[in-house]
Amino acid sequence: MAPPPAPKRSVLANSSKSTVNASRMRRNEMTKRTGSSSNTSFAPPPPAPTSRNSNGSGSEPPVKKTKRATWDTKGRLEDLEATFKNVQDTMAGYKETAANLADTLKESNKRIRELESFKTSLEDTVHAKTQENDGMAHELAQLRHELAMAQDRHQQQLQRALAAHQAEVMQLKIDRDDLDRRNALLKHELDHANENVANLRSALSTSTVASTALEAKVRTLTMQLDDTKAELTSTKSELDVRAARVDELEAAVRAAETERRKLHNTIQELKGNIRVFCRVRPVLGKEQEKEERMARMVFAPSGKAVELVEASKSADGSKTVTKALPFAFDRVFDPSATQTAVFDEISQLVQSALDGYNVCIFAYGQTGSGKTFTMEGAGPSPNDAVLIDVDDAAALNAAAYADDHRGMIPRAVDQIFASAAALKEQGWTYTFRAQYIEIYNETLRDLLAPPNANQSIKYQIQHGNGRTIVTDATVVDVTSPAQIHAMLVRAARNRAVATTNMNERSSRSHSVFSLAIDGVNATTGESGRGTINLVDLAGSERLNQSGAVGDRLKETQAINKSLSALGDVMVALANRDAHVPYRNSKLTYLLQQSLGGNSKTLMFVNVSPLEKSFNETVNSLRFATKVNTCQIGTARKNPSKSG
Ligand SMILES: Nc1ncnc2c1ncn2[C@@H]1O[C@H](COP(=O)(O)OP(=O)(O)OP(=O)(O)O)[C@@H](O)[C@H]1O
Repeated sequence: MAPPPAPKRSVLANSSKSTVNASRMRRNEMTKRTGSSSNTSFAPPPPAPTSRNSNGSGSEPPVKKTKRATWDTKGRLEDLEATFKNVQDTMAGYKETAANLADTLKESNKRIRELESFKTSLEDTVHAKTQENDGMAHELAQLRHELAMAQDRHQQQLQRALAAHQAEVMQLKIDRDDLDRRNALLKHELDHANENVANLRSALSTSTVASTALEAKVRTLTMQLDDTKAELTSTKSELDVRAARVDELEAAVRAAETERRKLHNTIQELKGNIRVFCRVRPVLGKEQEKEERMARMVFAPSGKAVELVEASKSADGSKTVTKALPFAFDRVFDPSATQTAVFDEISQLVQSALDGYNVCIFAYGQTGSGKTFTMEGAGPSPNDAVLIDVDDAAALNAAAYADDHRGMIPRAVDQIFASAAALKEQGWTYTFRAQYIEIYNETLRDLLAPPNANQSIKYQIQHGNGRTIVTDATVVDVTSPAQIHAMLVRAARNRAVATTNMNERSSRSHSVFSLAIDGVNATTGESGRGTINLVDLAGSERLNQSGAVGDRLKETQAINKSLSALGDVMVALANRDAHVPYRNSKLTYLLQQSLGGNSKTLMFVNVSPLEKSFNETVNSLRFATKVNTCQIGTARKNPSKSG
C-alpha cells in the first residue's frame, strides 16, 4: 500500500504565520482606533500595519507624523487619505490572508481525509498482519508440538529398540549358557552311550534266544489283529443293515404320523365337528362369606349330563314342587374339575390345529360364570395389570398365573410348542403368529397394541388365502410359550385402559385370541397351516332391554346381535344352507374361516353354581343344547402340498 504524499509543511507553516500576523494587525488596528478616538478625533491615524508591512515587503517606511494645525484642512485631508489608503491595503492584506487560509483549510481537510483512509488501510494491514502472525505463531507452535512429539516418539522407539537389543543380548547369553550346559550333558550322555554300546555288545550274544521267542509272540499278535479286522468288517456291515432298518423305521414312523393325523381327524369327525362342554364353577370365597344359596344340580357319573332341579310353589301355594331339567353335553365338568382335567379333554382338538385344521374354542356364559378363568386362567386383575411393566421379566414373573390356574390359552400354546418340538425329528418346522382382538359394540380393538398406539385406528377384517387378517392389528411372532404370558398381561392392561370409561367392559366385549400355525416337512414335502381361535364371549345374561338406555342399551343390542348371529351361523351350517350369514356380526365375520366345513369347534358353556343365577344358567344351557345339535359338515384340512 502506497502511503499518501507527504504533507505540504510550507503551506501550513505560511498559513499559520499569516494567521498570526493578521490577528496581530487586527489587534493593533483596534488599539490605535480606540486610542485616537479617546485622545482626539482629528489626530490622523497611524498608518495601519499590513501583512506587507509586517513582513516588510512593498510598503513605505513609517513617516514621523507632525500634528496638523486646525486650520490645515488640506493637510488633514491628506492625512486622512493616507490613513484610508493604509486601511485599504490592510483590508487587501486580510482578504489575501483569508483566501490563503481557506486554501490551506481545504488542503488540510483533504490531507486529513487522506491520512484517515491511510490510517484505516494501515489498520487493515496491521490486522491482517496480526492474523497472519497469529496463524504463523499457531503453525509454529503446532510444528514445535509435532516436533516434540516426533522427538518423543523417536526417543521412545530408540528406547524400545535399545531395550529389545538388551533383552536379545541377555537371551543370547542365556542361550549360550544353555548350549554350554547341553553340550556338557551330551558329552556325558555320549560317554554313557559308549559305555552302553559296550555293554550291549556283550549282552547281544546272550539275547539271541530271547529274540526268537519275541518273534513268535509277534506272529500270534498279527494273527489276532487279522481276526479283529475281520470282526470289524462284519460289525460294519451289520451296522449298515441296522442303519437301513432305522431309515425304514423312521419312514414307518412318518407314515404312522400321517396315518395318526388321518385317524385323529376321523375320531374328531366321529365325535362331531362341533362339541359342547359344560363347566360349572365353584362357589367363590366371598360368595361363601355372604352365604349365597347354591342351585340344585345333579351331575351324572358319566360326566356327560347334568340335571337342574327347579323348585316352585304349587298352584295353590301350599307346597313346593320340583321339576328336573336334564341337559346332556359331550362333557360336563363339575365345580371340582381342575384346569388340567379340562385341558386334557381339549388337547386332541388343539393337536388338530398343528395338523393343519382351523379350530375355534368359545367360552359362552353369563358374567362371572368363569369364561376368562377357563380361557386365560386366574391372572392379575385388570387394575393390577395396568401396573405391570410387560417388558420387565421380573415384574412379569411376579405376576405369573399360578400353574394350576393357567387357562386353555397358555396350555394350548404349551402343547403346540411341545408337539412342534417333537415333530422336528420327523422333519417338521413350524412358525407361529399370534393376535388378540377385542370386539366391543361391533368395533374392533387390538388388545396387543403398544401403550402409545393410535386409539383412532379403524381396524378392518380381510379374508384371503384361507386366512383372516385384521388390518393394522399387532401380530406377534411367537417363538416361545413364555411370550404368551406377556401377551395376556398386555391384553389385560389394554382392557383396563378402556374400562376406566366403561364399566365392566370385559364382560361386555368378546375377545378373540388367534394363533396361526404354519408347518413344513422338509423330508416328506408335506405342509400344513392351521389356526386356533380361543374366544372369550361377552356375558350372555339377558338384560332388561326396556330398562337399558344409552351406552348400556347399545352394548346390549350389540351383544345380543353378535351372540344370535353366532347361533344363526351355526344353524345355517348345520342345515347346509347355501348362504351362511357370517357378515351379520363382526364376531362371525372375524371367525368365518374357523366356523364351517373346514373347522372344528368347541363351545364351553360356563355356568354359575348359585341359585340366584338359576334362570341365566338354564338360558345358557338351552343355547348350548341348540348349538350342540348342529353338525358342521366334515372338517377339511387346509390345502397343503401333500399328505
Ligand atoms: N373353575 C374355577 N375355579 C376357581 N375360581 C373360578 C373358577 N371359575 C371362575 N372362577 C373365579 O370366578 C370369578 C369370575 O370368573 P371370570 O372372571 O372368569 O368370569 P367371566 O365369565 O369371564 O366374567 P366376565 O364375563 O365378567 O369376564 C373370578 O374371580 C374367577 O377367578
